[in-house]
Amino acid sequence: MPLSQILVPDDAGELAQAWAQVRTNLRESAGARLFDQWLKPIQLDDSGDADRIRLTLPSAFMTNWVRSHYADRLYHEFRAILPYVRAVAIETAPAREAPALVAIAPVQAQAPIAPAMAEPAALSDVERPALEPRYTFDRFVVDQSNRVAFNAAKALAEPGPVRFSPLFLHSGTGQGKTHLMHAIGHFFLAAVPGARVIAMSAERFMFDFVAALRARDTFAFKARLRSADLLLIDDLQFIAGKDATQEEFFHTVNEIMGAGKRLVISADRCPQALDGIEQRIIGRMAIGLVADIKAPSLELRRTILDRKMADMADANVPCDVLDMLAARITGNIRELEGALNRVVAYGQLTGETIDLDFAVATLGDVLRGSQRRVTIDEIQKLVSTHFDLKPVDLVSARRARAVARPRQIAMYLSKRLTTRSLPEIGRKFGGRDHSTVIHAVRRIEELRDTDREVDGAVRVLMRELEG
Ligand SMILES: Nc1ncnc2c1ncn2[C@@H]1O[C@H](COP(=O)(O)OP(=O)(O)OP(=O)(O)O)[C@@H](O)[C@H]1O
Repeated sequence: MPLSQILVPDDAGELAQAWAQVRTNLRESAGARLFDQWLKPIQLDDSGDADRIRLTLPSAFMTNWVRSHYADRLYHEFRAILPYVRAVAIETAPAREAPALVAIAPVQAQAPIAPAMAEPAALSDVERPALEPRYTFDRFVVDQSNRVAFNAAKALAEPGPVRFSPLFLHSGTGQGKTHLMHAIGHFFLAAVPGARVIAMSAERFMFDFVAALRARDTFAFKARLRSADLLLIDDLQFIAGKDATQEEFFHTVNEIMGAGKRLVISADRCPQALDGIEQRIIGRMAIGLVADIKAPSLELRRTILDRKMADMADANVPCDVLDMLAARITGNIRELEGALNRVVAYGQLTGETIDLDFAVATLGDVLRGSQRRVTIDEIQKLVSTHFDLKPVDLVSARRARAVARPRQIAMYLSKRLTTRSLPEIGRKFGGRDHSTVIHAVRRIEELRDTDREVDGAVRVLMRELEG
């Protein structure tokens, strides 16, 4: 991964540094002319919440242009650096004009770089779907947690008669819904060149609709959406309680389904649990196929890291660091990827070798925040049961191999799965010295490469502790 795409900010000027990096990336990709005219005037307003970035422009015209061409791209750029960002609002600076609509960019792909300047309305005619290039079926790692959703997505993306529609995908945050939706878009476009594919978040749907209402021109908006061969609407929950938007959304859904076109909707929960969404919309969702993506298993998380490493030819991250990240960042794959990026970037910036201590020091807060609270007591209990020992054996002075090896495994797991220091771990194992813990950790690391039985036991135990 090129270093220019990653930033490891310190706490103080984190946002300002991220913004500087985003501008650099935009200048590189957009070219000087486009950048100077449309993007350079953007100002960062850092007075708001850390996870909702606010950008301002000097005029409503510029705001509209940047929103329609760069909202997704800006959001995507910020998220690559600050994974906790939830929204990017693009507004007109209040000094010049009353605040314009707040455009909140969704978890979406980058918009294509417009080759030339034109009025926003004219550009929307040549709009291409904003699909993130990385989000393809090939790059989606499949296991039992997401297989049904993956197969359903592939089936819907196949050209030919539409077998079911809509496809409704739901999962917790950062678990691959947007990835699958964009993969459908890529696949369908490759199979049916020239097809009209539209990808947007429900929030974007709302802002575009409200903007059309304000401009007293909803015709173009309706016509654009209803002409889609494949319509992908992400994060439906965002229009909960928005009656006018839901009314329009309902008609759009009806038109698309009535015309036998493909429709994919995602949300953070199943249709029946979507509070604030009209029953008639929920009813439509249930007509097609509803598929959920479950929390990623340890194996899945680990494989995703391996895939990412394959893309980062110049990065050297040892297996035990990848194991640790997969074990400790459990729910959200976006966070998992962000953590790996951060470790790699920090390694490159400091020139230090990446090892476990380095990764833990770099990620401190991230790990503490996402860690499931595994305790050393739990580890000792589980390891002793696994090896048919008593917990007291692990803290005893017995040196017999049948006890010593499980003890080393328990120490290794304590180091890997808790934030306890080496001396603390030593104390919990019958008052042993921290050098004994280091020795145990190293020994188990070696054995995991050479002894399948030990490696197998460690994997089973980790999975159980992880839940
Ligand atoms: N099974 C998977 N294989 C490979 N990468 C994945 C997988 N699942 C998720 N990811 C990656 O994790 C990141 C977050 O995924 P994505 O944005 O699709 O999640 P989401 O469920 O749409 O999140 P949100 O609810 O916040 O919109 C993306 O970079 C995506 O490529």
